[in-house]
Amino acid sequence: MSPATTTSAAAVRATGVGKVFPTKAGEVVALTGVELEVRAGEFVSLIGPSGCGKSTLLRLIADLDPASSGELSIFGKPAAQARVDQDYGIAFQQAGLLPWRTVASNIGLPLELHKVGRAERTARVAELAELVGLTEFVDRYPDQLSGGMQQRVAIARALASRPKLLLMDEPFGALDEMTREYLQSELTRIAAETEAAVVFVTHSIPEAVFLSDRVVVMSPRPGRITDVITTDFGHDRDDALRESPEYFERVTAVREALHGVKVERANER
Ligand SMILES: Nc1ncnc2c1ncn2[C@@H]1O[C@H](COP(=O)(O)OP(=O)(O)OP(=O)(O)O)[C@@H](O)[C@H]1O
Repeated sequence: MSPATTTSAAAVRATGVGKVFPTKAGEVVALTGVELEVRAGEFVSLIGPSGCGKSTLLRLIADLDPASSGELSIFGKPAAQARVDQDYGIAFQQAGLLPWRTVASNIGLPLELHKVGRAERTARVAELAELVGLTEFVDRYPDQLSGGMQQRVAIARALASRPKLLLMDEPFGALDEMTREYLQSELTRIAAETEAAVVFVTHSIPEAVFLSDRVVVMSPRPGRITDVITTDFGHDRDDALRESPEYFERVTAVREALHGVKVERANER
């Protein structure tokens, strides 16, 4: 990370952000008027019906697409600068592994780019492989792994250089429920330990509530933020939380916020 990065700046600040895609059928307003601040170390999930702009917002933050309007900053820098400085790790729905590299060398790729020495890299890769339960598979190639295992490699790779911001787009979507819950717990622990902020796209209400300090509810046509629900669970999240009254209360609050979106859409027809 460059010296210009300060943890006091918001991890992400979006001010009046909009995104319009020109298509043959006319313009698609994927996002409009997005105001969002993700504090350093904060875990924020984006949830909403298909097409509400969750992935688009994540792609703008990652500087994979330019915003059409408004301003976006990452740790106080323009998104393009944050990308150059590798201020964040990315884990998207498609694992996006390099097929000619082993699991170990896929996980270690960001460390190579950061010019971390071989010994430190080897140790960190072993630690990460263990974290995601792939120690026995480090010498395999991606096409020798299941989809879920490939995704775990992608998550380990995103965590490799201990970034202060993780951008994750349904990273657990392809995993079985047991692995998914295990990795959710691990992710909250890792995010707390590394003090990383996380912006996490999901379709799962329980997942969003378990993981997040705040759940941002979005609505489509045009894509926008309609609600923000604070969980107030702190950093101590274990399986007991999943069975607590507070947890069910927040799940209900998010569900109702999403239903509000549905009712609104039904009225628009
Ligand atoms: N490259 C593109 N060109 C044209 N339209 C696009 C493009 N990318 C996204 N869109 C449109 O922008 C809107 C938001 O898409 P986006 O993928 O961000 O939604 P999403 O909330 O992530 O959906 P899902 O939950 O299905 O993944 C949709 O109407 C989509 O069709």
